[in-house]
Amino acid sequence: MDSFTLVIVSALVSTIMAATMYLLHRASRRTPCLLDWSAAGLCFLASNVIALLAMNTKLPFVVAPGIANVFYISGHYLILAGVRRHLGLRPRYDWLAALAVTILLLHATGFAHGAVSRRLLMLTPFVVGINASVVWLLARQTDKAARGSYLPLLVVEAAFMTQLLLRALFISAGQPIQLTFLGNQLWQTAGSLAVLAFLSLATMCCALIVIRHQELALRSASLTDSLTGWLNRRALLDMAEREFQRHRRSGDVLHFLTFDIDHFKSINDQHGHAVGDAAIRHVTNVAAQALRGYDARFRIGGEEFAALITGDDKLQAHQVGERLRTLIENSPLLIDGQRLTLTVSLGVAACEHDDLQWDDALRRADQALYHAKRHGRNRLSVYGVDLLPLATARLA
Ligand SMILES: Nc1nc2c(ncn2[C@@H]2O[C@H](COP(=O)(O)OP(=O)(O)OP(=O)(O)O)[C@@H](O)[C@H]2O)c(=O)[nH]1
Repeated sequence: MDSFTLVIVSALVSTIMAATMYLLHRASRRTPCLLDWSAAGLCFLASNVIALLAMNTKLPFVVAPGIANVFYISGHYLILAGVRRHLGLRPRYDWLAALAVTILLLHATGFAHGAVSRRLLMLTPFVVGINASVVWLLARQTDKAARGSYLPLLVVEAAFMTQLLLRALFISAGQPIQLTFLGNQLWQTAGSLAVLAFLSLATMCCALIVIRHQELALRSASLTDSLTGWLNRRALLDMAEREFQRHRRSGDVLHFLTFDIDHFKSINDQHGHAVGDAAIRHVTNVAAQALRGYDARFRIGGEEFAALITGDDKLQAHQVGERLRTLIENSPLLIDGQRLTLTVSLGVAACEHDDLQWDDALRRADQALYHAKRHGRNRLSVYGVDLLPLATARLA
């Protein structure tokens, strides 16, 4: 295939990659990995521009193929840098600088001055190493929600790496291939088409990762209370339904624990709203220590909270509730050197087998909570123990 056309098309696709990544970054500045990927597009573009110049002008060896190859390898590395940054790792631009110097130095060796196929063999380990790092990093991700968005890039990097390895194997197997700089030989055309496909697909895959990441971040923000970091009432609707269905299938015990800060209005009135907010945060931080890691916790009102307690022991929810109450009572909030003791009242209720929906149990937990408020606060009331269902109470 005509190499001039291939280089022009590769330059165009590189420009599209650089522009797409940059514009996506402009739309949401919270994803800096897009800048790495935009820079990757620019590097691929630079390597193509040098190739185009080399078609019409005699360039020094250090520029073409030397610097052109540095840009090409840097493009691949910057995709890896963006993936690292996206996963919360340092992009390691120092490695990129070392890589660029190494590639340039390799072009000064006699080996690089030989046939084109030699330079192909010389560069293959670097590109394969970079591709393999991307594949390895993405394959290790365990976050179920995000994993699906990593798979396309993982496959594209693995496929590119495989075709490179196959080409290198074929060349090193001793087949005398007459590759020339920017030649039209079949292997060269196949390589250029592979780069073209790689650039187009990598652009889409990177965009997919970012779009999925932003969607997950938005979903998480819509389910999280910004003051405490606990889940909000909307999340409760979703999770409680799921847990309730599981409870009906498995027969496991499911309790609702609700609690509310005592005399909270007076904290606001005496110390101001900011201290009120600090008290809410303090109570949730302390409560989190009393709850078990897997107990889902929610802020369902101003100073009212709920937790879903699962397990096979009926007493577990009572023990967790009592531990939470004691811990909060014994962990005063420090304000300007003063200790402000906070207390909470709690209600506990279990889901019963004749419950038609989960909010029956939440309503009973709320009744138990108001029982605790009416009976002196800073206490735990258990529905069915401290207060009885109406029918039972009449009989008693
Ligand atoms: N600082 C702050 N106050 C809030 C927030 N949400 C609700 N409140 C206040 O919480 C107070 C709740 O007061 P009440 O429902 O009367 O209850 P209480 O004073 O805690 O009394 P008991 O629950 O009966 O012990 C109200 O004054 C609300 O304005 C919030 O996010 N921050």
